[in-house]
Amino acid sequence: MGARTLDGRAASAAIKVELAQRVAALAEQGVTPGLGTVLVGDDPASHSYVGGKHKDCAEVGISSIRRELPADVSQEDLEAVIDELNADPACTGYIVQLPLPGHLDTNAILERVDPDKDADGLHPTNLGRLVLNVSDPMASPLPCTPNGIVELLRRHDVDLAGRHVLVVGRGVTVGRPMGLILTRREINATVTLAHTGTKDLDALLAQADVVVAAAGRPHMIGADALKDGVVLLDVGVSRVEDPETGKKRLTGDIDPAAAEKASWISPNPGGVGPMTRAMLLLNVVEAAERHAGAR
Ligand SMILES: Nc1nc2c(c(=O)[nH]1)N[C@@H](CN(C=O)c1ccc(C(=O)N[C@@H](CCC(=O)O)C(=O)O)cc1)CN2
Repeated sequence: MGARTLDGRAASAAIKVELAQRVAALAEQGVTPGLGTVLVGDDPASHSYVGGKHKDCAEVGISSIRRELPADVSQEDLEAVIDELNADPACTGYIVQLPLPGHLDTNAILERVDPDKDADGLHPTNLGRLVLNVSDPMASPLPCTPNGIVELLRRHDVDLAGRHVLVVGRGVTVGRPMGLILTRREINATVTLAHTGTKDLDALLAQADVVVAAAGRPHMIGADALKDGVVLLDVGVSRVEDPETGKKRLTGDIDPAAAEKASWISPNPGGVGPMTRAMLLLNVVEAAERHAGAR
């Protein structure tokens, strides 16, 4: 039997319908959620991701605020834009598209975002609440990709309790928060976090019931080392040249041949990416609901 598909496009479409209803309920209270994006530089992928975020917002009734800055913007000028969004009542949540150019201090920027408007869940206060295991989803936002992975599995009835999840990649947007979310009592998975310093990845892959591949290295997870029935989540996005057409195309961290061992696999594109976008919308709507409740 072949692997079943963890269909992120279908799940995100369903979530958007649910969120549009919540946005309509907010409108009745006179609240319009507004997502701000801060985009620095001209990386085509970042432009495309930000464009997708605003398209999603339009679909569910969230208004859009865009700030685009040149690649050589100074730390001071970027911080001024952050301060402006923190003060703008029309902007109920916002993100700074990552990665930022190397001359900028990313941590200082993330820390300057008002934690109540942090739509990415990457402010130290919100990451700290995750570490402290504040489990009320209305208390603070969760990082979008790991939350999207958990939601994708939940919507396909894939239970993680007692299962061994191997997360490959220790980045702040996926790997590190992923481990914290998966080990929450209500999910109850056992997590191993592997990274570029891991010595024998194949030995860990052989023990894993679930693999979250978020290293950004094309096809690094092949079929050989995997257990039969493994659940595979492919987060990595790399642009590689297609040897037949010579054109650039997107590819993930998981070799398509690995599907032969899997019980479930997320396609890439069409799996985790759309869930990342849906969870961003969720964070924006929840921030607006918190704000409406506090008025
Ligand atoms: N501030 C943030 N920056 C970045 C994040 C993030 O969550 N917050 N994550 C990634 C990029 N990202 C969102 O920003 C993102 C990446 C991919 C997708 C997606 O839907 N991918 C599609 C394919 C896209 C394509 O065809 O080009 C898919 O998987 O189907 C959404 C969001 C780094 N930066």
